[in-house]
Amino acid sequence: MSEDSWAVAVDVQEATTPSIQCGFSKKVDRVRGPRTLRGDINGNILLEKKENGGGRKDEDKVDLAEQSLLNKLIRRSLVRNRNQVEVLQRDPTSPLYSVKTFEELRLKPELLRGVYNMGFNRPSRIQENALPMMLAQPPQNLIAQSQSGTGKTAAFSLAMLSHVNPANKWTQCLCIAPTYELALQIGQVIEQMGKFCPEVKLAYAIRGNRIERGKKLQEQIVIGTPGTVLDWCTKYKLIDPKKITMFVLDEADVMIATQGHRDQSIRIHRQLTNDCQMLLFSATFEDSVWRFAEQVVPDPNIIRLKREEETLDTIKQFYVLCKEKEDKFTALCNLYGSLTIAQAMIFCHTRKMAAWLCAHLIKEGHQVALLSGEMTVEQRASVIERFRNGKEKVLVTTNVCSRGIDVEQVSLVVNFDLPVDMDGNADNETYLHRIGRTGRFGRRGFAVNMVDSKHSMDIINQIEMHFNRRITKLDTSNLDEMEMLLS
Ligand SMILES: Nc1ncnc2c1ncn2[C@@H]1O[C@H](COP(=O)(O)OP(=O)(O)OP(=O)(O)O)[C@@H](O)[C@H]1O
Repeated sequence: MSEDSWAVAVDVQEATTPSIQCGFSKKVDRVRGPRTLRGDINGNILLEKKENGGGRKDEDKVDLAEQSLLNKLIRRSLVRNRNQVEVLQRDPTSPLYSVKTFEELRLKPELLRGVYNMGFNRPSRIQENALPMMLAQPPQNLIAQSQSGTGKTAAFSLAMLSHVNPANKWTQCLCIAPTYELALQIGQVIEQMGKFCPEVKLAYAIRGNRIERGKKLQEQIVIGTPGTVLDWCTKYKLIDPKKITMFVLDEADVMIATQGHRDQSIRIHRQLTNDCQMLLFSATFEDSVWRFAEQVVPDPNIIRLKREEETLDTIKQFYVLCKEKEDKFTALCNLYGSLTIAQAMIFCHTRKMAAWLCAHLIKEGHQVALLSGEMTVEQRASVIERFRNGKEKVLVTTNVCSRGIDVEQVSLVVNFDLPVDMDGNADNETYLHRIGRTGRFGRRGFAVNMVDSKHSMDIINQIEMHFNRRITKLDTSNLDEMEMLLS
């Protein structure tokens, strides 16, 4: 990309971002950030998810940054993962340290207090290896990949807080995140963890936070979005990049999916000295992320934690033959009436269908929650929270809205519309993702697929073959058979 084109990209992005006033170290709403913001304000390029027929008007789109924010808002604790961490050391002959307790890290007592105060008893799986590496002397560069919710943010927040010298009143740690809201989320972790380190200050380099040109920041940690951070380093000279000794790039996969951010990140990186410690985090690691990571992090140690495989082993799968949507609706009601279901999730292909179904279920007297793409991230988080707390027993959703949601008590998943890719073939990955929500942690679950055409029957056959698991026909008008099959 030429110099001009990235600048244009930044202008476009910033133009779509509303201006927010945010002072230094200003306390923002810890849970949700500013409430008035709409979900699409990040200026991100919306990535279209593969959907049937491609790009129908009321289909939802996946925005990676929104998704990531939603995951953060609804997460209550660490994501379980029993996989082994893979560590690739830059120097394979040097000893590999891992810690089982936070004490072993020899943190400043006030920082250790902050960690315990957050309710962390011991390092998470990725933290066991990442923390000693990030805190090692001489400093080491690190690329770390693990799925969302495994403790990356907490790890680098701790590293930054431990790294700074509070007596030095200039910026020493710089952290960039893909969007304003994600930057605030990280800032909140740092503020909470650094609660007992009052002399360590944090500033947000986000749009709308206007500082006098040429004034040097005294905050030791700056966290922000690439465009504003770049401006603060180069145009306004609020930060001396030569004095930055730790650079953190979070959510690299989301970053490179956002127009302009990749180039801005590289430009920030170029301003830093060779001695600056570089840390890069990502939830996924496709080739493009890897190429980017290599550009930003020279001579890295690499830590990877594979995602725990989803399985269909504990899930009984069925299909129901129907004619049209009214017929599917009747089948659904019969099914629901004859099962003792803790909670159910129902997937529709379009927003319109989800809204239709939701309205009909409510008419039938069901307590239903609807998750749909036109909602703000905050609204979605609150719907999921209510569902989790059992306020509604049924959640109707389009596929993209529900990625990453874990509700342990879901025992029934219904594909009101089957998952298909752009060519109209079975989308096996999405199927697994949807169905994998039930039958978790050894519990039993049911998945029911509505089949309303020869084409959807073909899809069921494709799914059966792909996973090599039987999908049994279910007659929802035959209560005895249903009871037997579903027992
Ligand atoms: N060692 C720990 N012990 C207990 N809880 C932890 C620990 N580390 C992090 N957590 C909590 O686990 C959740 C996920 O952590 P964190 O946000 O750091 O993960 P992440 O990998 O950065 O995910 P994301 O990128 O989606 O934020 C948070 O609620 C956090 O407070």
